[in-house]
Amino acid sequence: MKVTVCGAAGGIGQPLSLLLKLNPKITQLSLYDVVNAPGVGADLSHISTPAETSAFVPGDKNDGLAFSLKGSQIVIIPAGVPRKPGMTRDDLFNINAGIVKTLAEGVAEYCPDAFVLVISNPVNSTVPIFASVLKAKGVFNPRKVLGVTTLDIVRANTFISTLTDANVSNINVPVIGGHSGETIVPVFSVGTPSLYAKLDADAKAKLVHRVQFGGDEVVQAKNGAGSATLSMAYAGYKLAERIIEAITGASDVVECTFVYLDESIAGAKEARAKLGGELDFVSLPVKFGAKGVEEIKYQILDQLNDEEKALFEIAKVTLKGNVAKGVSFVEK
Ligand SMILES: NC(=O)C1=CN([C@@H]2O[C@H](COP(=O)(O)OP(=O)(O)OC[C@H]3O[C@@H](n4cnc5c(N)ncnc54)[C@H](O)[C@@H]3O)[C@@H](O)[C@H]2O)C=CC1
Ligand SMILES: O=C([O-])CC(=O)C(=O)O
Repeated sequence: MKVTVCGAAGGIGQPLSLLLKLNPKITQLSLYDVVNAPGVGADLSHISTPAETSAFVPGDKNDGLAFSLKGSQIVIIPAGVPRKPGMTRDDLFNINAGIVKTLAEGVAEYCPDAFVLVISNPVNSTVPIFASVLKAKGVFNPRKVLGVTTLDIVRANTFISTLTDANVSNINVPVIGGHSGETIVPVFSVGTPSLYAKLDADAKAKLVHRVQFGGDEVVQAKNGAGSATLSMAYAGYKLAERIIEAITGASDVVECTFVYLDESIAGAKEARAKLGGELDFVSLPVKFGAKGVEEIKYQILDQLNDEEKALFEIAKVTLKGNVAKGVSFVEK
């Protein structure tokens, strides 16, 4: 099992690579960054776990990106700039779109069959960019190109457990839509119906708002030194770990992720119909198998309560624009 991290020397990349190094199912851990990857690689390589660590930068005598990607089954991408206070994720588009496009071209050439987990923001646009590049190169596999929205689920689980004094280990709140502000729709009514029922309307509204804008909390607290890195490394690792489980034979892997609703995937047609034919990409619970997304669990769209339905209608409008922006970046 070869896993590559692109952006491995960054705030997310380093702790994410550490968590991956600890997974005994990973035999090769490949680190790529435009700077400092060799140092991070040397450091991690001293850890006494099976994963063999290698590290690459561009212009290596070995052609860094090519060597880091070749043979990878999973590529995780936290490459790009993070927010500073006062910025939206969309403000990162101009820089990160180009970075993601270059990495997508690399994946298309060197490991088109890999699972790709895109962390770089704005996820609502960078995943469509990634998919469009692979499509243009004739190697897009909609079952394997995924936007990482897991941090929203992690936050939803943490925030409701703190509020209700419940054991967080037993909580799994689905979060659907996209990954920015109002496009993030936590579905507490399905994930934790009995805990959620304990809260009054005001507490519910505040909880939803906190999940939607949890990223801002960290950006403000870091005060110019970036955005969530440690919680994001945890969340990115969690999704990667579940995918590794699916690749190695687990049959019960269901996680929320941001995907292209390709009609060849079971449930995608139903999801599209329920979304009024308006969205090509959305985060929903999906079932993973060894070859990627096996099924889109569209049924959740029928289970939303009235508040969640209203939130989702708002999410759809912004999400549609974010997706179109990513697609047109590649078309141009
Ligand atoms: N999906 C999510 O839930 C979250 C996404 N993010 C996003 O993740 C991204 C990374 O955040 P941080 O790690 O905090 O930033 P960072 O600045 O600490 O690290 C980014 C790394 O990417 C590298 N990089 C830049 N261009 C590259 C290229 N062309 N190829 C390979 N590597 C390249 C940089 O050298 C740097 O080491 C940001 O866009 C941020 O907004 C952050 C938190 C949560
Ligand atoms: O807020 C940001 O810019 C980083 C991010 O996506 C998150 O923490 O959810």
